[in-house]
Amino acid sequence: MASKQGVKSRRFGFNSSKTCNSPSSKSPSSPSSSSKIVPFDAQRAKENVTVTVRFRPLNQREIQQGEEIAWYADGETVVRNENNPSVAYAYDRVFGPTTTTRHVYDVAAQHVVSGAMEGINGTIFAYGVTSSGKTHTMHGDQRSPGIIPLAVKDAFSIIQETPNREFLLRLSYFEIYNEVVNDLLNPEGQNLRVRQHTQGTFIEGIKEEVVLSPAHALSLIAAGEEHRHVGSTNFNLLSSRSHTIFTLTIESSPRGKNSEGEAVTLSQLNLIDLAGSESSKAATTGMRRREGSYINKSLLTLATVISKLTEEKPSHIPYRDSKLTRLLQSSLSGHGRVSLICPVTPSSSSTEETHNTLKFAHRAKHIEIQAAQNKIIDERSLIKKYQQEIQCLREELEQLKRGNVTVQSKDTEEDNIGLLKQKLEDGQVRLQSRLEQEEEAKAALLGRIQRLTKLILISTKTSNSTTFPNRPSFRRSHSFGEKELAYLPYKRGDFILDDENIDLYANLEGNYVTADDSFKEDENAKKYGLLNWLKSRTSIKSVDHIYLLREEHKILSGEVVLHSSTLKMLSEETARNPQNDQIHVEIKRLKDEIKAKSEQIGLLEKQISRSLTASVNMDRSGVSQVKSADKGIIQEKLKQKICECESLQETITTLKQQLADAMESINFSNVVNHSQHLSLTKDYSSELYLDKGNANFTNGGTVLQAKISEIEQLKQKVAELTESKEQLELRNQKLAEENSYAKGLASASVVELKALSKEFAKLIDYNQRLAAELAATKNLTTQRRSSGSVQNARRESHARLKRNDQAGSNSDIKRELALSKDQLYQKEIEIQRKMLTMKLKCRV
Ligand SMILES: Nc1ncnc2c1ncn2[C@@H]1O[C@H](COP(=O)(O)OP(=O)(O)OP(=O)(O)O)[C@@H](O)[C@H]1O
Repeated sequence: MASKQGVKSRRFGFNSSKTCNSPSSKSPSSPSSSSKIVPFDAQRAKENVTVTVRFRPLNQREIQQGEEIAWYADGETVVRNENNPSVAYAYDRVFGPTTTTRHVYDVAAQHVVSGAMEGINGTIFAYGVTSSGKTHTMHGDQRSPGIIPLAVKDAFSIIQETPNREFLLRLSYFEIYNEVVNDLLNPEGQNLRVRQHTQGTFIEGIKEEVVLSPAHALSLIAAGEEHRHVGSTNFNLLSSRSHTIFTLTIESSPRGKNSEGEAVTLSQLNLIDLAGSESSKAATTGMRRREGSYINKSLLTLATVISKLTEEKPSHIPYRDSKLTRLLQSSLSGHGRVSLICPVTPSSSSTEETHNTLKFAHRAKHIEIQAAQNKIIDERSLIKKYQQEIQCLREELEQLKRGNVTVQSKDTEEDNIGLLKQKLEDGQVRLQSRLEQEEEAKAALLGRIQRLTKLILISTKTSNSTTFPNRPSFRRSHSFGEKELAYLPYKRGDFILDDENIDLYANLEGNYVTADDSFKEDENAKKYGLLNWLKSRTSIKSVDHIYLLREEHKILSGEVVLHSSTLKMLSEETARNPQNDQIHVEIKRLKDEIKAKSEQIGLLEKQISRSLTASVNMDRSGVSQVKSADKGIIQEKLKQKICECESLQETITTLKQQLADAMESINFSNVVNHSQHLSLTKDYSSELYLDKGNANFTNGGTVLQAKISEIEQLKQKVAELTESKEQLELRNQKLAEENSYAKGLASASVVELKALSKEFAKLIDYNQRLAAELAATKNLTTQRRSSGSVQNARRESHARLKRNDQAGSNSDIKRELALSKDQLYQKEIEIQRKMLTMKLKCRV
């Protein structure tokens, strides 16, 4: 495979000696070379897609499964196979597992971003298998912000460093999920159509937001991420199931009075986080498999498009085979800078997948691009539109200012002194009120100018230079830290925004304007959790909305006031000059405008009241939710405390009881000790008595002695009683045992009795049958004797034999009968005996 790549490289005129600075790298043209590194031309690299490979460290799963390193970074530009060192590929740069995303940005993305700020389209995309680290590289996390936040930060930093130009930034963010385009900034923008325009492909109805600061842009992305399709797979807990494209549209124009008519540069910076290709090992089912097949299909189309683009005379390039390639057509076909970052895993379990990524990356390296600045002077330029509107408003304001003077001088010219005096007297109050109205209108116009100006971003620095500053390719010092660029809290971890220092931008007058304070509120809110942050975000949003509506209302009211005052002027003029048709036409136009604007004002008032109600409801519901949640928690805590109190009280009672017992026993033992002591010292006491005559002490000892003997007696009694109680209990137990034994015996006897009765009945029956048989035999003998004596000798002898048999049988029967009777008798005796025993036992 490597040799095949080597052939291709030669066709593109690559020179290995220039690029492969790794000591082990050799020219692929050398047939004897054991190491075939597929190189590229460093000179041409400037015109080619920048291709970098980023290794991630082995993850926990791979370590646990004992995976080994299959691919590794050999120096700064070569990726080599561990098992087959002859397989190696060279790229613009290869980053090892410890490289930071900031470094990746500086090498692989910064030039694309600065190009986009100068009007050259730029595309940066991450391509790789699932779980290789694409999202980690493009989005990152709090500790390590990805390419997207770093690019956004850099864009604003460039604005700050370019005081001679004005910028307008817009962003859109969408995903391609199962070949369906969904707007991530607008949940209602689902299944949007991709349309072709003479100037390129675009998405119909996609929402674009003008962004004012990095935090503003990042909060929009974070909000968009909420809607992105993410799911867990065998390989990645948070696997991207869609390709996402973040587009920053940059317009810029020279700043200053002489800039009129100068072209505006318009460019797009696309930052793409592709979904990862999935191997058959993924073993997915259902929805995941469906997603996987869409992902693989679109990535295959991307690979085919790239492969075709590297052909010398490419035939049909299948851009239209997938939405992804359709949307990337303009970038891939060489109209801007492209940077391809390929995150890979070194793990041996993904050797083949990583190899495919490396081959894809190597092919992409051969795409040639001709990056050029886009200059436009047409309606697409929003910055021009805003600038023109600002200009018109400024002129209107100027006219308004001049109008006062003109009216006054005209009046003085036309009226004679008498009339002028009269008019001055009559109209003094009127003029005063008109001046006030005009002041209001001016304020409204100024407000609008300021709002529009806010959208156009300019540096706070002053400079006479008219070109873009030369930006060093190495890392610049930024005016704001990494922390604030991390994303807002979302599925991928807790992120924090810190907007300090970042949101300084200036209005046209050159005064610094601090960014929306709401972002600072955000930070405070975020410190207290996501819920609070979201609440504050929502309320800030609604407050902003109401503010804007009110502003709009003010502007319209100002305009109505202005029109009304002009109308008055014209009406006066008509009175003086009724023939002037032009004035009539103007009056009509003004009336229509006033009517239309009044209607708009009416609508705005309704909107404001609706928004106010909604915001109040939202606050209330938020507060009530929080209150009910708090109440629940408090009640829970209260219950816990009550339980704790109860158990403590129980413990106290037990302890009190124990204390009382202990005190009692202490008293008792004291008494015993004391008495023992006394008894021991009795003789000595007697001696004392004798010696000292201490009668009281002796008496006390005697009383105690009596008490002790009483206690002893009681103790003995208690012991006796306990003993007899124990004996009684033992007896009781024995009796209970005997009782249960007797009961068991009785029930057994009943059963036995039943069996015996049955047997007895059987024997009686048998006996009766035997008796009947005996009687029948006797009868037969008698009958034969009486039936005649004339029998022949043979028959007689035969009959004799038979009789003998019968006699034998009769005697057998008799014997059996006697035996049976005997058995019966025995059984009867046994039954009677058993019954007697049973009765006796039952009685016991
Ligand atoms: N360079 C790296 N350093 C440390 N951890 C990394 C690195 N790259 C990726 N990871 C970690 O690996 C895991 C997978 O990474 P990530 O989600 O970025 O993969 P992916 O390629 O976007 O996957 P998918 O295509 O499934 O969305 C994450 O937990 C991520 O934090």
